[in-house]
Amino acid sequence: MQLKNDLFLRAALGQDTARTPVWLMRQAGRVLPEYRKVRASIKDFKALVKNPALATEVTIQPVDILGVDAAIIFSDILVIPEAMGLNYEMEESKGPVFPNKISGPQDLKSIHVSQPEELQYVLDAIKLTKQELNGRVPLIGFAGAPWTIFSYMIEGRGSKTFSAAKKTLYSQPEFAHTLLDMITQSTILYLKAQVKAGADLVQIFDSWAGILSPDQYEEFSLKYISKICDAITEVPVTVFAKGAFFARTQMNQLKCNVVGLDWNMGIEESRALMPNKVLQGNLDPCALYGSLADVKRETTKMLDAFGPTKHIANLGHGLYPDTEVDKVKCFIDTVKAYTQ
Ligand SMILES: Cc1c2[nH]c(c1CCC(=O)O)Cc1[nH]c(c(CCC(=O)O)c1C)Cc1[nH]c(c(CCC(=O)O)c1C)Cc1[nH]c(c(C)c1CCC(=O)O)C2
Repeated sequence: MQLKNDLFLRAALGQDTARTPVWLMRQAGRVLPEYRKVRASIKDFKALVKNPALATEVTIQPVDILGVDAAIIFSDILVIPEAMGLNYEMEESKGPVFPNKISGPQDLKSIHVSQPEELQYVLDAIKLTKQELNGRVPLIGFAGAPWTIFSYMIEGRGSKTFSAAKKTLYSQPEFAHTLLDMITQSTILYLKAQVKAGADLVQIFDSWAGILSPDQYEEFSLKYISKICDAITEVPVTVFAKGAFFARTQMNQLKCNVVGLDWNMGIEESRALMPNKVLQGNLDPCALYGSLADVKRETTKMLDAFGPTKHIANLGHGLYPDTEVDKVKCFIDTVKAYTQ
């Protein structure tokens, strides 16, 4: 299928584009009233994720309503632990909760390296979305980085410090590596299946990168991200490691095309540290709480700093749920209207 708008893919490959492409992390399902309507029509978040027709509908909403240059498949990073045998529930105001968690080697017998068929519903949603998009924009597949998934499996829920996950790295490093390796194998199979189903690029989210020391990050996270990047040779790969400013030199060596920046990472400094990479980001999502004039000014400042090539405009982390839709549109329209 020939893409009608290939700006995002061309930019990811480092090719020149008529303008900078734009999409937003967490664009599907956070701010649109149209999403809430679909969400209210079904039992809960997981039922929506597991319903390919509805997942397709909410994946395409931001393309129709916001005019972004890429779609990201509606799912969650936590489908991997679930497929491995560790069920989660999405609690209405608390976020994800795992009724059972993993604490040590004795718990490994209750989980397994997951096979892509265990996530058939995601693959079906990707296939259907590709059909419905009909080449309008590329589709992004995704997975969590092994370290971030490990953190949820050990903690059993979100945490401010993830100290139980970090404790495991100090107290049971061998067990940590065994679990990280199982997650990595599951993730490689899963991402390869997403590509086969139609994903045009895959992004790895390391949301909890920033809580590790540089040495630990290298040993317990980057090593596994690197294995994933080496394995995915079919499509471009984006690595977004929130808070990993200290690892930018090493990230320049990964076999990925794009590195996502958060808003703490200076743009000029990141260019100098990662000359091999296309950069994605990095407006502070809170900038969208300003006035329309503020959003326009901050977005323009960001575009000036990145320059016209090797950049995919995005936020520095996911869109916050209470952001006003017209501010989101203003961000997107400012990128589209921009000329250097
Ligand atoms: C850490 C993480 C999770 N999930 C994800 C991450 C990594 C990105 C990041 O750091 O923000 C990734 C994710 N989650 C979701 C997507 C869909 C695609 C997109 O729009 O980007 C993506 C890419 C849907 C979702 N995932 C979730 C929702 C909200 C659930 C609802 O509609 O009730 C959506 C639309 C729930 C979720 N899922 C997770 C949490 C902590 C929560 C609860 C709080 C929250 O909303 O973020 C785990």
